[in-house]
Amino acid sequence: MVVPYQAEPATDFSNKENKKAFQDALKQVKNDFGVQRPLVIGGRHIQTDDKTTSINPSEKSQVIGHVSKAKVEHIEEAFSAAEEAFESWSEWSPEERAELLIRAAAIIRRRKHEISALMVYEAGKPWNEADGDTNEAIDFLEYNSRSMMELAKGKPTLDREGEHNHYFYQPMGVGVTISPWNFPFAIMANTTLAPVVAGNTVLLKPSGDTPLVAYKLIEILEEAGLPKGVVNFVPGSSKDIGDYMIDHHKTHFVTFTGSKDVGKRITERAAKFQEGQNFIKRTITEMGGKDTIIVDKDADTDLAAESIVNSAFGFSGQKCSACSRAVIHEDVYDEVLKKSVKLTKKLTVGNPVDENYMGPVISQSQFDKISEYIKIGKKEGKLKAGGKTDDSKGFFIHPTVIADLDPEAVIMQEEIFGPVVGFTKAKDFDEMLRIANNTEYGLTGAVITNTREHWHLACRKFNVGNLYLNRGCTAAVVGYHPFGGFKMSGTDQKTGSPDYLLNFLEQKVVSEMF
Ligand SMILES: NC(=O)c1ccc[n+]([C@@H]2O[C@H](COP(=O)([O-])OP(=O)(O)OC[C@H]3O[C@@H](n4cnc5c(N)ncnc54)[C@H](O)[C@@H]3O)[C@@H](O)[C@H]2O)c1
Ligand SMILES: N[C@@H](CCC=O)C(=O)O
Repeated sequence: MVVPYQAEPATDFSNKENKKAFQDALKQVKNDFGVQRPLVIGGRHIQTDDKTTSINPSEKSQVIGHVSKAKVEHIEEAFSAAEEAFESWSEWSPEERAELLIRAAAIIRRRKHEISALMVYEAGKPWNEADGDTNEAIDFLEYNSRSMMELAKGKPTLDREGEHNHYFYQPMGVGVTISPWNFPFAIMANTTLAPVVAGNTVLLKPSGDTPLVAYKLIEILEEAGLPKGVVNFVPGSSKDIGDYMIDHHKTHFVTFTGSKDVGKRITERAAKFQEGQNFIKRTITEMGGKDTIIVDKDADTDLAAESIVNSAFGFSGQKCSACSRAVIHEDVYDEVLKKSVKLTKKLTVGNPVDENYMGPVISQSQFDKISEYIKIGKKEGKLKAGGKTDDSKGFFIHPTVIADLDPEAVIMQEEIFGPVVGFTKAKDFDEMLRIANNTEYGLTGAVITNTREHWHLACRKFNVGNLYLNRGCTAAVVGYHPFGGFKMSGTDQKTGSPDYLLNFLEQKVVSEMF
């Protein structure tokens, strides 16, 4: 028996003891700077000459550590190790596998500040965002473990006179996990360990921007006693090993979270049959967003401004769920814009070690890309806040509000993945919904309204995977708000849902005649 699932509570940093514990962790983690992390294949730690150097995006001259890069021959070895490990791991009972994950969750809980502190340095996450990321990883492990225990019972089927039927689930084989840098611990851990608790084995290729945070999971799995070869850690250049991993005839499934372009490429490549492949690969692709908050004419305008600002600028807008479009009824447009700009101007930007609201963006390439979008935005609309960028020390971009945009403007259509939000005006609720739906994405959205009929209409017509009423459009909680999007936001497999593990299981029927 395990206790019922409950989401891990956020750390209260206004509590002096918690604050001191986190400051200590920030100091402690620094002692490891310069560390050299290996590949881990079949339990063997392998150092390669070619390494990724991971830097602090707040202080780009500061090296956090180096991580070995896998080449094709390592991937080949990892497939063999994973295939061999599958033989025994798939024979562990679902309960035994689930218990191991619950143990891993307990270790993460004990080492929580250490993991979050590393995220502050390697991903530029502010304290609360890093803490949320680590907590979400715990939630995924706890939730998926219970989900596996439930699925282990199979599902009922009908029996007939003289016939007894069973319907149950079994693992699929070896799969590939490719994860993003923006939730470097939670998404990476979930997309690696959900297949694993289901009895599969995995090759994990984490983002090259945050490989050290990903390595923490490997340490934890070793401490928890996960058998060798069940998770193989193979960071490396996507150019060198990306296609190879996807194309490989031993890859049964790919779980990818990242940009639309890479997700499309993976979907296309995985669909092509390879010699020696006698099954159809499954692809789970969770991709980008261009998420909208609609503000109705009778809305609470303070709530609207808070929801827009928090959803747009939390973790510098580097969330697939971030609000990058505010569509406001013309009667309250000026008021909501004014309040949003006022709140935006109060946000602090700087090194997240010093408890700023916003840290840097992740990399030089993201800094350059977002800066270009700000230039476009200034031409397409009116700059009302922010617009300032500075990459002299780290990759800092101030929270930016661009108003009076055409719904078809570039700023209103393309995923920016940075601290930029566009405002546009509409004359009624139908027009607001039309604008909200006029992007190629369909991930999250929110409606701020006091008109119940409008909420009902939005529930039917606002075409997103996660829709929220009278709150922001970020911060889904595992088990409470299963997460995933429509259209070009992905395959909508809903992480943190009772259905998620089915992506990594085959359904089998056994029918016995008496
Ligand atoms: N829908 C979701 O749940 C969700 C969650 C988080 C992030 N995202 C999206 O992720 C994106 C940001 O993350 P990113 O910048 O890391 O995305 P990205 O697509 O650049 O990279 C994602 C991962 O794919 C790898 N990769 C890149 N090219 C590859 C290739 N050809 N073959 C195999 N692997 C390859 C990268 O190394 C990384 O590990 C945004 O678009 C964001 O919206 C979506
Ligand atoms: N699940 C997160 C977003 C993950 C993508 O970046 C949220 O709901 O804000």
